[in-house]
Amino acid sequence: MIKIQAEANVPTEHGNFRMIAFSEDENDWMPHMAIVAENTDLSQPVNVRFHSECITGEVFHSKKCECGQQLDAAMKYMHENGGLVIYLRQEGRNIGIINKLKAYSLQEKGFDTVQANLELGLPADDRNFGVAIEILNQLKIEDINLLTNNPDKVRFVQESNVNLNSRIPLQIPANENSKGYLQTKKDFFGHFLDDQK
Ligand SMILES: Nc1nc2c(ncn2[C@@H]2O[C@H](COP(=O)(O)OP(=O)(O)OP(=O)(O)O)[C@@H](O)[C@H]2O)c(=O)[nH]1
Ligand SMILES: [Zn+2]
Repeated sequence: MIKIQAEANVPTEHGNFRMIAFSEDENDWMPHMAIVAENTDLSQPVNVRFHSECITGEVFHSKKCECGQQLDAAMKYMHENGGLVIYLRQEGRNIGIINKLKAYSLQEKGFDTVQANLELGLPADDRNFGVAIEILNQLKIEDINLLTNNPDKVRFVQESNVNLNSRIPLQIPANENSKGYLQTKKDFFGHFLDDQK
């Protein structure tokens, strides 16, 4: 059972956020995080993004995916409209950074993002968004607008005790490096992406 281990206000380039660390264990070095924009009204449907960790995209600004830009766009959106980002420690769709780099190495040989995981004997996507629902429950958030293009995240909320008021798209234009990744998201996972074929 996760619980709040610590929280504090942090000013960022995208405004002020209350950063809350959730974990079973207070010595956990990688707790899930909820970052709540200042002045968020919790009595209205609350804008929420479930965001899975991507160190390559968010920290090192990799062009292979759009994760870093999505996180920035989501924080900006929450600052302007109220809401929170639930930052989940699910690096590489929950296969971890070592396996993600192994998958990238296979991608250099021509495998797409799904085939590379399967070639390593790993699931294409090993995530479960139950923990994000648990965090919403603990914050007493019952009604949300979800910022995502991922039908799996939508399904998780629909099957939970949290009401999905609406889905808000969070699309980042493709570049030369990311277009294959985005196309696979649309073709294999069924992401709602207008720009892809
Ligand atoms: N295994 C693997 N994971 C990747 C690859 N590229 C990005 N990822 C991971 O994919 C995940 C993307 O998560 P999110 O940003 O929550 O995005 P999403 O599930 O596609 O859904 P959206 O809400 O529509 O953005 C992160 O955990 C990344 O680390 C890849 O080539 N292989
Ligand atoms: Zn990424």
